[in-house]
Amino acid sequence: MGIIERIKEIEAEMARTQKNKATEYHLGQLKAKIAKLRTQLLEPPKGASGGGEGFEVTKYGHGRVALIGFPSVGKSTLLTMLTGTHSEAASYEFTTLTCIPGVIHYNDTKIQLLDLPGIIEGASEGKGRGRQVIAVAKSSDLVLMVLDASKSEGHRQILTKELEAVGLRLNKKPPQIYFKKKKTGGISFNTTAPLTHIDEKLCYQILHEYKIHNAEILFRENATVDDFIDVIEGNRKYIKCVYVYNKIDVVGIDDVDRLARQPNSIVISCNLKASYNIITLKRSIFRSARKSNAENYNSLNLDRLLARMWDEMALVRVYSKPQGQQPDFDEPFVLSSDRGGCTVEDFCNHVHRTLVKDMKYALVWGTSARHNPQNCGLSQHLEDEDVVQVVKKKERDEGGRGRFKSHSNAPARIADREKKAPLKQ
Ligand SMILES: Nc1nc2c(ncn2[C@@H]2O[C@H](COP(=O)(O)OP(=O)(O)OP(=O)(O)O)[C@@H](O)[C@H]2O)c(=O)[nH]1
Ligand SMILES: [K+]
Ligand SMILES: [Mg+2]
Repeated sequence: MGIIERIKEIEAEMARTQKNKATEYHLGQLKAKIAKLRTQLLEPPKGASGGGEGFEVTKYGHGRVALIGFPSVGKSTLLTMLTGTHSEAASYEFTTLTCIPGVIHYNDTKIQLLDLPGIIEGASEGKGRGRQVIAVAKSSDLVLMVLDASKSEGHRQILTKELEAVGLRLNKKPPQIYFKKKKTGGISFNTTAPLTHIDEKLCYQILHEYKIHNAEILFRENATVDDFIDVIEGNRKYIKCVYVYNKIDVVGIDDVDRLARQPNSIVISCNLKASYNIITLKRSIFRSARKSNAENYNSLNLDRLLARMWDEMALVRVYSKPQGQQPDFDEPFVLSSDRGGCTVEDFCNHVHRTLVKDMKYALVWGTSARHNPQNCGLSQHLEDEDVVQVVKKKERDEGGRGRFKSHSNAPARIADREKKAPLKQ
């Protein structure tokens, strides 16, 4: 029997089994069995080199965003609109057969957007190009799950399940469980939070399934069986996802309103050929009613989609101020707390590999500073639009000059932000 059939069989057994106190141990064990089989499924077949061509696209810019969705929901149309890179769009399914990269220029940063072939139910088991598409999603900092507002709402769950089946976890935090395999000593089990979904015995049973007999476990939150299995498997990828409902030009106002209120969701239309009245009505619901970028794109709400994407990526722009000079506000150093981190040390490493060694201290202007400028060490945490001057050993700083001249609008944004949230002294 193949791995997929075995998974299906266990799933069927789980569906047959009533959920109660008496069966919870058995169900937990079955969950662990499925998780193990899914991991096996992800391993490339022995002897084969890779198992099918992947989409090799070089990372570019300050972050990567993948467009994932069923066929013909408008992924390629969206890529073309947001990046200017043409990706073939047509009314038939599977128009796109490979990965097409484009670049979004936003807030002085560059974000790589990837158009991908449509995926269908069963993608995680290798249907269509599902596995390759999901592999690209895994390599991204953010997934935009594109959905057709006029189609079944079940599509969102189906796709989420497909992504979860291969170890992606959307909009979730890693479980607060400490787990360490040991060579000897048996199992040490501790909790700092009351557990209502799992108990010690069930943990032992799951560990037994994995043939783990020596380990240290500490539950720091009321985690579930699935959380525990995720921690044991250890190969999960926690990734943010925004659900993008496209084609709202073809659905009624009530549907638009309801979809817009779903968690982590945004509604858009790449196509404004619908009647003017509907569009003005719909615009009045959303703030993009004003003449905005969306108008230039001849589409609805794309400016808010971009702003949302930017927020989710949580990029931190840091402007470097050379001694005795103005900062260059057109060329931020872009840090990310997901990748690397956002401290003065991370900033230094971005600028030059020897800078950490040469630094005496740093002067920091911005929201992360208690006063402007603040004298900081390497561990100082930086925030978006901070200005940093690294004072090297054998160099004198020039003291607190607060304002910067520039042609860029970053200083205005910084001043604006200070007005809204005055800096603490
Ligand atoms: N009404 C309407 N049609 C749209 C919208 N966006 C895209 N379309 C149309 O939907 C069809 C499919 O668009 P594509 O961009 O090819 O969709 P896709 O998701 O890339 O499709 P595959 O590559 O086949 O997976 C095209 O005919 C588009 O013109 C929209 O906002 N509203
Ligand atoms: K299509
Ligand atoms: Mg396409």
